[in-house]
Amino acid sequence: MTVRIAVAGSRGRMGQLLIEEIGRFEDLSLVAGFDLVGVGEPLGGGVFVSDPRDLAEVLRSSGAQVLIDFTAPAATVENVRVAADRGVNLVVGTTGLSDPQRREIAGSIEGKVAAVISPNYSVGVNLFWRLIEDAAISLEGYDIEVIEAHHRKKMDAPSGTAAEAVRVLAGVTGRDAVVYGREGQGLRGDEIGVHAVRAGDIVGDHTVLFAGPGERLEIKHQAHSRQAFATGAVRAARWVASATPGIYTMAEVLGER
Ligand SMILES: NC(=O)C1=CN([C@@H]2O[C@H](COP(=O)(O)OP(=O)(O)OC[C@H]3O[C@@H](n4cnc5c(N)ncnc54)[C@H](OP(=O)(O)O)[C@@H]3O)[C@@H](O)[C@H]2O)C=CC1
Ligand SMILES: O=C(O)C1=N[C@H](C(=O)O)C[C@H](O)C1
Repeated sequence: MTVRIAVAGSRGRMGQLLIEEIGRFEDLSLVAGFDLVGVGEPLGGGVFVSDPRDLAEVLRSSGAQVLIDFTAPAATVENVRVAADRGVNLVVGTTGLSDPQRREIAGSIEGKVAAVISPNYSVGVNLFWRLIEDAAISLEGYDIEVIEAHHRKKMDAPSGTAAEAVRVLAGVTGRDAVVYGREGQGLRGDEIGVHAVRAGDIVGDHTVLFAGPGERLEIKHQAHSRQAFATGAVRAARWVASATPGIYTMAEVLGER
């Protein structure tokens, strides 16, 4: 059976790749695309960019089963609400969501639809989060710094992937202090340091550095292209189409949890 997929942010860096990726599979079909730019323009296969204000109506008329959303935080909150009310399952890739926005999204989804929500859909980063958890357990007491680098057009900092790394590291070390960048006088404390670089067209680099007496270990992931994210998100869309209501991680899609 074909899974009918709609994409929000269809004209964006990720949206365009997601549409290409959907087109590679006979069991998937793009049935709608939404963006603020290029409304009315063709997306291929007889599908045209729709205005997000028409989301409810177009989701209904297109028979979409899954909405993949890679847009911006406020847009995602609204898109999730509308899709969940119509029984459309979700794959959410947008990062930079505030805690209240996360709670609102969870409230919209609860008991209605299945949603995969992940700040990073690459297989490598999902392993990276597990590796840093193991390292933090083994290297007890070591200083920890999280360093990420992205392209100059990225809106949020630190990245969603780095924020998830901090959550994982804080969970295993019990360290709740986080210092973003450093400036001026003062010794390092027991915090997790976080540093965000924004430059050129860097796709996405993440490093966690553990340093102790006489040694350091760095665990690093580098995305060479956005294809790794698009492949993972489309895999999640196929998976979530038949999932029972609830919020899932990419690790669950990959069968790791
Ligand atoms: N989870 C993951 O694996 C990954 C997550 N991301 C995240 O995905 C998000 C998008 O990234 P990227 O594609 O690079 O960004 P882009 O800015 O290239 O694309 C986002 C697109 O969404 C459009 N948009 C804004 N509001 C709406 C709306 N209400 N409905 C439909 N479309 C809308 C934007 O229009 P306009 O430009 O006019 O605002 C833009 O065309 C970011 O939060 C990024 O951090 C990115 C890569 C991987
Ligand atoms: O905006 C991006 O480009 C990316 N965003 C995600 C994040 O914030 O972690 C994932 C990836 O690093 C690319």
